[in-house]
Amino acid sequence: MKKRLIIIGIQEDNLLFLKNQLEYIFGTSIQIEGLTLKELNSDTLLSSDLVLLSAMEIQELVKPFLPEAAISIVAQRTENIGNLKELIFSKQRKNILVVNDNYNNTIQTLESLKLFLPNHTFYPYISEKPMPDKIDFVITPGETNLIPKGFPRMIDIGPRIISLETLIQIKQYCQLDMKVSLLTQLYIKGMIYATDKKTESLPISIHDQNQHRTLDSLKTSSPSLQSTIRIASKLAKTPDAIHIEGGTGTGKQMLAEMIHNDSTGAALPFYVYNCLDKEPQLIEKELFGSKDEKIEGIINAISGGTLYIKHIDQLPYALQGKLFNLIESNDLNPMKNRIRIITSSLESLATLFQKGIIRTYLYSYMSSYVLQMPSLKERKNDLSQLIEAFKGHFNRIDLVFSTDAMEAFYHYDWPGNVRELYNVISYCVCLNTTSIGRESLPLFFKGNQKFDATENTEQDLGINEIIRTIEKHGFLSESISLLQIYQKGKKQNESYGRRRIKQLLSDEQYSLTDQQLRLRIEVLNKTGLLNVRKGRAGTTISAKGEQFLDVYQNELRVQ
Ligand SMILES: Nc1ncnc2c1ncn2[C@@H]1O[C@H](COP(=O)(O)OP(=O)(O)OP(=O)(O)O)[C@@H](O)[C@H]1O
Repeated sequence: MKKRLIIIGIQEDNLLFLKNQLEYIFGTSIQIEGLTLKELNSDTLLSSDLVLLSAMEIQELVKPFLPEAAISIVAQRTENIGNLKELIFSKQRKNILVVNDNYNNTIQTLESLKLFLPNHTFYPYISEKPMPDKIDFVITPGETNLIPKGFPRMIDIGPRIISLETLIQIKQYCQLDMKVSLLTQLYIKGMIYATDKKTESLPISIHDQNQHRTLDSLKTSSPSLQSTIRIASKLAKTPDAIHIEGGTGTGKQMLAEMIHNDSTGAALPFYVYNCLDKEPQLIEKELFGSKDEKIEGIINAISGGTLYIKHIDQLPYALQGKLFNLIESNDLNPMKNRIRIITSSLESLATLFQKGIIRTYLYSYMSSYVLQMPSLKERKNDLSQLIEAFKGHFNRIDLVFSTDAMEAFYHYDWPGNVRELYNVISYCVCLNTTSIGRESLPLFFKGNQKFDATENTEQDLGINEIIRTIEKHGFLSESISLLQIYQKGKKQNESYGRRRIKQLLSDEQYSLTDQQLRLRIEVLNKTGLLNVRKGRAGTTISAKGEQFLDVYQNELRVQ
């Protein structure tokens, strides 16, 4: 019997990436499934499973769900050198800046890169420290948004892959008749494959993440979500196509899976197809097939079940007709093994129609079967209940959120909706403490407090956005010092040139190159905290900058 390998991780994207790597190497010789921590419950894992943990940190969290006889191993991960070819073969010594999301990870990445590329010189990117003036390349494992501007050559090596040692362990546990030399070959080819595909999902996936969840398990105090659930329960029993609209991470796919689980075809598969960022020709080939290339296409290949098509607005105009025909023919031919179509979009179907993105006949048909997923901002009363559910999923009901932490949650807008909440709770779970105060939360939560009372000011100042933008570049503390210097200058009626600013910053222990200073000033100018003018007028702190400093010094930093 095929061995079942369950990979467990925190983030869906990362999990999918690892699953793709393993599927590429082991093909169908092992049954590979990915599960986020959140999806674990007492009967998800079987004693015959081989459980692969994506990181050491989650070991304790998984333990309670692990049957005694199940074997678990922590995946060793390594940098993917698949697209470092240019540097591996370069005879000239290059200066390489390594950028990662925090100091420890930066050093770790740098050390492993040194092993692969011993002939080059590496520098960690630390925002407070000066950068060498000549950098030939910047390398990052997926953190492209943290790279300071102005570097011509950047290599994104993507997330870390599973090491060869771990792959050999898997081969042994699963007793696969596969030579290590073949495994090594596939591992190396897989690196190139992984860098080409990054976290892109397979054309279609069969999902079992919400396998056991039905609509009656979705509890909410939001009237609009209650109404969605009511209509969904009725539609679930029909074969009709359904459209679900709502922001990112609101739970559209979860709702689609629940509808599937409540339908008469619940025992059949639930397929997911994502139209996002795909060329029209590729979508046509993948969904409807190609006679010339003898590709059958998903719609012809599957028989029965639910096909969930994400980002329907990215389905080319011409193909909307084909999809409409499919929906219609399904209706007309009840003898055929029906496929229930559920589509989704971030914008409302009506808006998409008004913008001319969705064709009239598809809109006229689908508009009778539209379900809306409200944003988390519109259903903040569900926050406590969702947090409790996530604590339960992480098996951390001991975790206590202080009143001010909860208040910060209530005042936050949650642009990433339930997915973002889940990520924040998983972050708190990893903090290694049972009581979470506001000071433990990411900084932008602290920023909400003061401006909550004066909504207009919040909109004008956008303090969360500013902090987030500056933090993304990793130089918040330097920016504060820079603003303080400009504020002092303003009080003394002095305007400082760049050289003087560099000198004053270095008195504060920040030694910056010209390029680093330019970048920081540019970001502060963009966020409206500085007014950058050419010529004698020079750069000055803006009123917004002073207001921001005031809040930061009095409200935020003291925490
Ligand atoms: N009410 C809920 N209870 C528990 N988990 C939820 C709830 N709503 C959403 N989630 C979880 O939040 C995450 C995001 O949900 P989902 O993927 O369904 O969102 P989506 O709207 O389809 O997102 P996107 O459009 O960005 O793909 C999933 O892990 C899902 O299980």
